[in-house]
Amino acid sequence: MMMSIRVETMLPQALLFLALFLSYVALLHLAKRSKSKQQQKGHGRLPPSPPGLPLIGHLHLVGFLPHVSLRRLAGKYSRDGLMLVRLGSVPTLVVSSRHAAEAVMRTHDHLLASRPPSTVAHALLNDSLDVAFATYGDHWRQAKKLLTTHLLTVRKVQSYRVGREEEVRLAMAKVSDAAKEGLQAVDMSELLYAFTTDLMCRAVSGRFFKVDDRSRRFRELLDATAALIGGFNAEDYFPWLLRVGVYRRVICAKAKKVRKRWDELLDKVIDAHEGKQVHQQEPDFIEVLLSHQHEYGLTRDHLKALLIDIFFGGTDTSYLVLEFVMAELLRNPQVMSKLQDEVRRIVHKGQEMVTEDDLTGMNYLKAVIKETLRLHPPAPLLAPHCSMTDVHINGYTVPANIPIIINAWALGRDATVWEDAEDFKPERFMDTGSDADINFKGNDFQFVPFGSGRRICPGMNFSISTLEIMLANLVYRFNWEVPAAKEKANVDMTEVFWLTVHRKEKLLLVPKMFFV
Ligand code: HEM
Repeated sequence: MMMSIRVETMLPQALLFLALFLSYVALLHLAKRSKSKQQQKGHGRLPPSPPGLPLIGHLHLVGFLPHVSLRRLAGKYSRDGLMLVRLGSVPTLVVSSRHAAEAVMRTHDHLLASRPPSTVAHALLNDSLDVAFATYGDHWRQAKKLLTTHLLTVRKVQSYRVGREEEVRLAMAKVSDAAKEGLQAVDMSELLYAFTTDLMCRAVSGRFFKVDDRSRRFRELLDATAALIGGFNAEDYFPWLLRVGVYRRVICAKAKKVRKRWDELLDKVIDAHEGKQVHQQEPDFIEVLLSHQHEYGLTRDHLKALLIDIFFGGTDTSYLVLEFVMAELLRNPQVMSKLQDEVRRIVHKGQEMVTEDDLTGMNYLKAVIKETLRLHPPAPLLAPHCSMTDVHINGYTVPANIPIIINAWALGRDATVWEDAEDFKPERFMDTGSDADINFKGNDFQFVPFGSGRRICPGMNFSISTLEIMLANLVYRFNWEVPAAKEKANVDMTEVFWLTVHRKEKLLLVPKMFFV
């Protein structure tokens, strides 16, 4: 989406584009500027902005880690948590305080819950027939209702339990083998990514993804999609480029190529479901969607766009949280041992693995996951919202049709709200802790890793169930060490911003069997 900047490619490409259009856009820019000044007069007071440059605005200030640089800029220039930056030629509202986030995602949510246009997403998702990229309106409302009332309800999520436990068992067997062989280190990044994608494949299409190595092909496609949507898309910052026919055609052709690959894969899987070759005990996502196809007037293209959303929204995010949680536990051994004490106390000794029944009393485990989501929300800037009309917040005017970035990462580390904001302290969320009542369900605007309001993530229950069962099992049967070559305190936490925030380094850890 709009703020998804692939670090490695951003600067060189931005410079190239600058060089290309600097000369002949200058006039266009001047004309635009005088027009926008006239518009501003009609708008009233705009939120404050840092000093910017002609043409690129504040793009050069955004840098490799936008969530970090936008927080720094907001600390200096924003008022009441609001700041207006110009990314290329696109004015963009940046929200960095709890109250401003509440104003955007609760008070004025009905006017600010659209999405900015994205040519790439539009071409990839059959004219944005999905949920995540769809603009606010009837299509989005219906599609979201379908997900929240039929696919991802608490009851449905519980019904996927067997599949979840089976995928955890398979992942634990791999760790077990590594521990028995005395391997130097397990590539946890790879293990956790495979776990979340396999789990999602199973939930979406039951056993069909186990056929023909589809799971691997699906992973390749996810990477291609992330590169496409998460890359530096110059037209998001200089929309006038889309008026250049050749440019537009190249962009769309790239997206359609990836879409063709999705089509090939998803058509086969949907065909197999329609042919009813297999009846499963618990209907998978595709079966559920097909059973509501007529009621919701879903075409094949709708179905595929929704499935891409679910795959895309559901895999990278959960895997990143698991990776960050393990990294934090290795950096904070006292938290690790407290967590292991809890899990090993509750689960019967010698039991092969932790089951979902055992999770009920694991309050510290839940606090550890919350603390990880606070410090490392996988989508630190959520997904960009878009204003549908002029909106007035705290005496400032937010103009119509501009993207809105909510810096969830900055909110989670706001030192005026959180005690020891930068420290990893799950205790804050325990009964007697300073933030015992704070949750990520969208009512506490300092803590919004899943967003809030109309656009809140519909996969929250699904992902929390995944995170809890996997984390409990990782710490139950194994003790973990960093490889001998690295020091404990030095688990590298450097981040890279792509579509989501990744750790720069792969996480390599050595498992030791706690019991056989
Ligand atoms: C730890 C796991 C996850 C995190 C942190 C996460 C986070 C988010 C965030 C920040 C948004 C955007 C909210 C906004 O625009 O304000 C979002 C939207 C969305 N997520 Fe998730 N997500 C996770 C897992 C999932 C899963 C498992 C699924 C599906 C099974 C999913 C499906 C979606 C969809 C379809 C949207 C678009 C909602 C809309 O535009 O109305 N997510 N998610």
